[in-house]
Amino acid sequence: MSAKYNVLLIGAGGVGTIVAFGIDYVGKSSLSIVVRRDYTKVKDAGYNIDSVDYGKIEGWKPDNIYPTVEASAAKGTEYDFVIITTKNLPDIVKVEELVEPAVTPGKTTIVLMQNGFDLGRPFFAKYPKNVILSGVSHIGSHNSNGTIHQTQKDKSLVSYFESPSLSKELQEAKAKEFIAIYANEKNNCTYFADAKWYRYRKLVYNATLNTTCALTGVDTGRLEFSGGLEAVSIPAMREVVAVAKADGVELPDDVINAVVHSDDGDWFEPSMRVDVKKGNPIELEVILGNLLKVAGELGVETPVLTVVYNLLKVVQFRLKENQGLINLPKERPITDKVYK
Ligand SMILES: NC(=O)C1=CN([C@@H]2O[C@H](COP(=O)(O)OP(=O)(O)OC[C@H]3O[C@@H](n4cnc5c(N)ncnc54)[C@H](OP(=O)(O)O)[C@@H]3O)[C@@H](O)[C@H]2O)C=CC1
Ligand SMILES: CC(C)(CO)C(=O)C(=O)O
Repeated sequence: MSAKYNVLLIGAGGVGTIVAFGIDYVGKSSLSIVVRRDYTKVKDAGYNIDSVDYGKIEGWKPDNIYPTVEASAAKGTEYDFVIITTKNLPDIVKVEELVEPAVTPGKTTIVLMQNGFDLGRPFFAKYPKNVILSGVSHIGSHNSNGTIHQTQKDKSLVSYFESPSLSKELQEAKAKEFIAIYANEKNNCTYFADAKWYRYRKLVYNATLNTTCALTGVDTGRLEFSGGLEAVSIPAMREVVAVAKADGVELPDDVINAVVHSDDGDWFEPSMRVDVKKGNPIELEVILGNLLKVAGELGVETPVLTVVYNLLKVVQFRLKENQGLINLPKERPITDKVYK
């Protein structure tokens, strides 16, 4: 069968590799991926994958592997879909700028398979003629020393971030077209009409459990048995629900209970906790910063989330400094600020 779609995936980590493998498995696309740090290794030997959905695979490779987004665009390929599965770290790299070489105005559909909130906004300004899709993934998958370990099944919900300049019909059709190249009998990828609702629903987990586990260095089970869940994370969840309500999004009455029980039986480490453990920067701004901005605009009190955010800003500072993204002088500068 000749491939119908040109697809580029940027960021082949825990989530991206499984998404790429799923698209390859369906077989409707000519699939290219951008691999940064591990480019040479992956180009030579492919990926080893240990997946609850697909089993053990050795040496998997897509059709094309590129070291940069620029290289993926060098041959002039016009991509139908560009899927972004990097971490979303606007305080380091703006993803809307990262993808630019691979985006054809009016043609390429951009899929943001990332955690976070209000991710579509910077794309509408830069790509007014392109459809921007939201992919919310409920997977547990991490890259450990070059092997992808997928321990939780791939369930994803695809919607469109509603662009002010495109018709709903076109955006919905593109969302469904993306599902058609990715959904297969091993995964669970479905259409969900309301991106904003689902992003708030996901934040009840990510803004509260990812953050407190990242701060304290435990998994969600240990968070529960230490008392941190009830003392910090659940009050934080109530604040997310309150912001959603003030923003016109009614989450179900049992949402907190459902979120807490979603990890039952697992000593599960949310992705932000894994990032801190690996010494990588965290998605603080898109998971918590954007939410607190909206809370401020709507006048909703968020005392717990605000403290968690400010503590994590310190953690982010440390992570960035360790990666050479912040350089401080040897001698500590003295400021003349007066504190009371
Ligand atoms: N992991 C999980 O279980 C879940 C994750 N998510 C979300 O999915 C998204 C992806 O997370 P995850 O897969 O865990 O992240 P990983 O850190 O495992 O993977 C991100 C990948 O993106 C690559 N990357 C980053 N910047 C660039 C760049 N400029 N060019 C090319 N490649 C780049 C990284 O490469 P390099 O090695 O070079 O840094 C890395 O391979 C995040 O938004 C996360 O919150 C959602 C649900 C669950
Ligand atoms: C909720 C979860 C665990 C995905 O299922 C996640 O989004 C993460 O680890 O960041």
